[in-house]
Amino acid sequence: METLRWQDHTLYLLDQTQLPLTETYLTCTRWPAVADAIRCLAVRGAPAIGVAATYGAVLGAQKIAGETTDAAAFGDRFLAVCDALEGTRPTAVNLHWALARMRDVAAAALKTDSCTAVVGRLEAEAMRIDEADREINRRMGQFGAAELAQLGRPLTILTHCNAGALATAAFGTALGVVRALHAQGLVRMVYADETRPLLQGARLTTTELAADGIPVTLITDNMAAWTMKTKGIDAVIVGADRIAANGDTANKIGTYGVALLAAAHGIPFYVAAPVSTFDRTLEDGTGIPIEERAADEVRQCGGLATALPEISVFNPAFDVTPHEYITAIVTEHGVLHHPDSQVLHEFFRKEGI
Ligand SMILES: CSC[C@H]1O[C@H](OP(=O)(O)O)[C@H](O)[C@@H]1O
Repeated sequence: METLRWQDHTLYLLDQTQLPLTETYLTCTRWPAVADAIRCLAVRGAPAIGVAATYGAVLGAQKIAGETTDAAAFGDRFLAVCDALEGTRPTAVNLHWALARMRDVAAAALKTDSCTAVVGRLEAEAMRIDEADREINRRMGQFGAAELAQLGRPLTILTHCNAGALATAAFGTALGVVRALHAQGLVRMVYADETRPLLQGARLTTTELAADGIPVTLITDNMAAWTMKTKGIDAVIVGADRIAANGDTANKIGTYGVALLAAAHGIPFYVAAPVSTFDRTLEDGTGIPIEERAADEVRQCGGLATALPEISVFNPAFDVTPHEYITAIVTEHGVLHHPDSQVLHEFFRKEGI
């Protein structure tokens, strides 16, 4: 099972809305199909939607190059495709920087190359972004495992949502750390929040970890506090969709509550995210756009969509955890402890990023 595959100028996307019952792939030959897949969470997870969007942009470029040889016309139409793909979901910053790279490649190539040649350069850039994500996640996994191994015993971990291979091109961010720990025999149990309303934890995290032979126990979101109190949780680790310059972190709705619970129980709370998830244009988390989704996603369980059609629903897909509640952020360049503006500024300066 792979999140996505680019082959013969076609993007194959694992349709995650059908998991775990059915493993089926969407065959995307046109960019709108990729936009729809991102919008309905057939492909989801900050890195995965960034990679998928770049291949969607290549599909758009392929079509445009088949219809015009005029560089200006190509450029205008390609920007419109990138804008449409970027408008599919607002919170995950990966979608935005990945498409910015595609726009930059197109703008530079159009100065000298034919439209057909520009498509080739765009495809090469998308493949670079795809391959880089796979390598970054493995490096991040090693840094995270080295950090958590210092707790000195096989670990009982709690995680929220799915920040696994299914949220990335491969291997995962938070679950990449879990995989690296498991490879060292350092995972006693992973408690996975089901993660209402779309159940990424119940449907995806349990499936991923069980498939890799990693011990996993499913809990409902409202069990997290009692699980922390009674099951000896050693650490919480989650992914991220966007991290502000002071370390405030946007992640799946419910993450903020888990961070508060971890603090109340004296449990370290880790975020695993590549440096590309940092948005240093934002001073703090108040500027992070929070996606709100359809009411029926909340009402879908228990027949509520039928029983309570007129009840108003609040359905933010993400929340923001203040950096004060984050023990450390694990990246592919190392671990940022007690993140704040100064720690992040010094980290980026030292790493030359
Ligand atoms: C490694 S990023 C995964 C991140 O994305 C998820 O959101 P969604 O399933 O809506 O794309 C969730 O916030 C995960 O932590």
